[in-house]
Amino acid sequence: MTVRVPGSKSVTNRALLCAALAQGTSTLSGALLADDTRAMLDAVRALGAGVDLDEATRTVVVSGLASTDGLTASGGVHVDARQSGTTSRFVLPALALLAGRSVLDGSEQLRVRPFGPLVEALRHLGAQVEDLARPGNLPVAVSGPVRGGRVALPGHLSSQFLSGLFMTAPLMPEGLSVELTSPLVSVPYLEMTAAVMRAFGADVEGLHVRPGGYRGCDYAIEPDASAASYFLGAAAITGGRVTVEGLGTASLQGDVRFADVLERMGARVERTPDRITVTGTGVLRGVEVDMVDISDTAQTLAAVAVHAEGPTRVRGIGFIRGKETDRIAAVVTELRRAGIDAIEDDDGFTIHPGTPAPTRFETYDDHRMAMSLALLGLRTPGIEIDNPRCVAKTYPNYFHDLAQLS
Ligand SMILES: O=C(O)C1=C[C@@H](OP(=O)(O)O)[C@@H](O)[C@H](O)C1
Ligand SMILES: C=C(OP(=O)(O)O)C(=O)O
Repeated sequence: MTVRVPGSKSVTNRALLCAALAQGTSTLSGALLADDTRAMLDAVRALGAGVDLDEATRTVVVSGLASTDGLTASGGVHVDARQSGTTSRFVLPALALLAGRSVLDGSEQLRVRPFGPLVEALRHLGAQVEDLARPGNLPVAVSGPVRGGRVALPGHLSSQFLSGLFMTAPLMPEGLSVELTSPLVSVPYLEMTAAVMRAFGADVEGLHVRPGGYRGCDYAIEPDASAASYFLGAAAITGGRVTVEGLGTASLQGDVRFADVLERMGARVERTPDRITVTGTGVLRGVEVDMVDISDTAQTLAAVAVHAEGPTRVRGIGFIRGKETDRIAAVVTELRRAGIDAIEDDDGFTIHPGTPAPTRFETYDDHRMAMSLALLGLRTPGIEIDNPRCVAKTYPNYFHDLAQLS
């Protein structure tokens, strides 16, 4: 069957921010409407950008904040990023462009996720950042304006700090040059950042961004590759055939490479610039794979690995302990609850195949726990998902769409 998953969360939140910081009007089509992107919509409205959202067509018209004299916003706003890592890490640098004292906060879950490197970098660039609770976590208050220049930043916790600094940098009078002090995780997301910025007229090269601002444009948002992983994984698990439309070799998202992992496991994969088809062959071999570039699909792979022959070892993803939950511990704990031999490593996990027992899975308010563990229900009766509504973070209609498969 053919599926069309909703718009990319990552591209939607980048395009919304670039459009808000631009001179002129932008029309964004195919936007994701989910909790994470509604958090960004509210944030850009709070900054003062005009937002006209057509829910039915998922089109957003954004009137940008820039004029020939610079930004028309003054800060002094309160932003609630809810559970959204991207919204929080992308918006804080934008608030630091403005002189007024703004406050950024989020859900209890977001408040324990790492923020320190971004706060330190903004302080170095001239912003005043006050820790309103624990140092290195939200909530914070920020006052600018940052002027830009050179800054050092660790890369091993999250790429979102760098993407956030980059997206604001065209508005910094001195632009920005970043020196990474530790290896960058999730590299494809930085490439996506540069691509979206260029579409809005920014000048980015390597780790350097020149001043010059953004120009509004019409931008078509591609479907979400992390969301697609569940449907491609389902084909591999069930021996069925699934085509994902609107995503392929031309995608900006690293997570389309999840199909490469399924291919290594024995599934048949066909790719065009804007389609991926996975056909389950009945053969699924365990693999050893470094998922540092595509870690949002690690839990999907864990669900597929249960049905493989031989163990699957995932490594390179120690940093996903700082996502919506400690995803390594969560996926191992839940698979063990179903009687699967799953082992936690420092930087990943090992899954031995088996037949899961009927189980009610805890999801830790992590949409990806819910979406990936639900795949076990395609082969095993009696699989239940606790708090299924947590999928609203990125994919409110997930269970409806998954039901279409069967
Ligand atoms: O920039 C982005 O859009 C994202 C980057 C990744 O985070 P990290 O860079 O923290 O790994 C990813 O997990 C997240 O879902 C979206
Ligand atoms: C980690 C994720 O989201 P974020 O960091 O944007 O909250 C995710 O969607 O899996």
